[in-house]
Amino acid sequence: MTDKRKYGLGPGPVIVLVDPQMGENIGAAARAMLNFGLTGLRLVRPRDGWPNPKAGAMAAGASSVVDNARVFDSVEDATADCTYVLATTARQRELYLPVYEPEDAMAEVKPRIDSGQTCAILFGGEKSGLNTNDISLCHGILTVPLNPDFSSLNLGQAVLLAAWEWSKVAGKGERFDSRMDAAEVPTQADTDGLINHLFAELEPSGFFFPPEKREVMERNIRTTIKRAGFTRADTQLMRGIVKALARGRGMGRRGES
Ligand SMILES: C[S@@+](CC[C@H](N)C(=O)[O-])C[C@H]1O[C@@H](n2cnc3c(N)ncnc32)[C@H](O)[C@@H]1O
Repeated sequence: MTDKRKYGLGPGPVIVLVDPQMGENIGAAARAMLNFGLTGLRLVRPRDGWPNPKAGAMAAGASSVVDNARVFDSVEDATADCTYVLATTARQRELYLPVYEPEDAMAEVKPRIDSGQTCAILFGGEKSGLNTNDISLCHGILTVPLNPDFSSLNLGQAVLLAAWEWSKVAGKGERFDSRMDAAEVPTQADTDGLINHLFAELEPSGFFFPPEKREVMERNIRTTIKRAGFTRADTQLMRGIVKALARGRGMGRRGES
């Protein structure tokens, strides 16, 4: 273990800020990240556009993190290459996803990073935080337990706490887990490909009924699949199953070229 590793200066989770509003908070998040050796910053729909000079000013010596930030139009795009994504929120949500305190969350992230996977931690914007649909794209929820009567952290401070927690496990040596071989674990793009394929075939079958329940039904399907722990091969198998079922009974693979 090198000193750099001890302070988190190895690979670490990417930080994704979704709908951030104030450049100052983006800069504060970047500064907190670099303090603990995190450098991968992704922004989804920053309100005031990008680049934002207020972010660079607030980041002080961490302007490299700001300068290298990547901007995306959606959470799906920002996390497509990730195999494991945690959503941060102070509020309880109606979703069946595991909820972790920061230390336990980082214990989940660490072996995945050590096996070469790309992991992300999502933070919501100042006004309304992450929406439930965005959280349903994730594998789990990270909540910092605070005063229940005043539990919402400032965005930059929330990033600081997560980065600090990461730095504590980053220095603990590598933790490999054979179930988490990077080549076997599906990326969000693999899993979302399966989910969207399923939705596309369920639609004409009339499954989404009544129509007003569709959003909740989609969220439940998404979180069920995220929780299942599929390998990449499993997602391909499931897509084959969906395709075969959609083709119809008794058709088998006949007629396929
Ligand atoms: C200012 S807060 C958003 C507050 C927003 N009004 C809400 O109700 O969610 C900005 C972000 O910081 C993170 N955050 C704030 N407090 C948190 C907590 N106690 N645990 C985990 N994340 C938190 C979340 O990502 C949140 O979306």
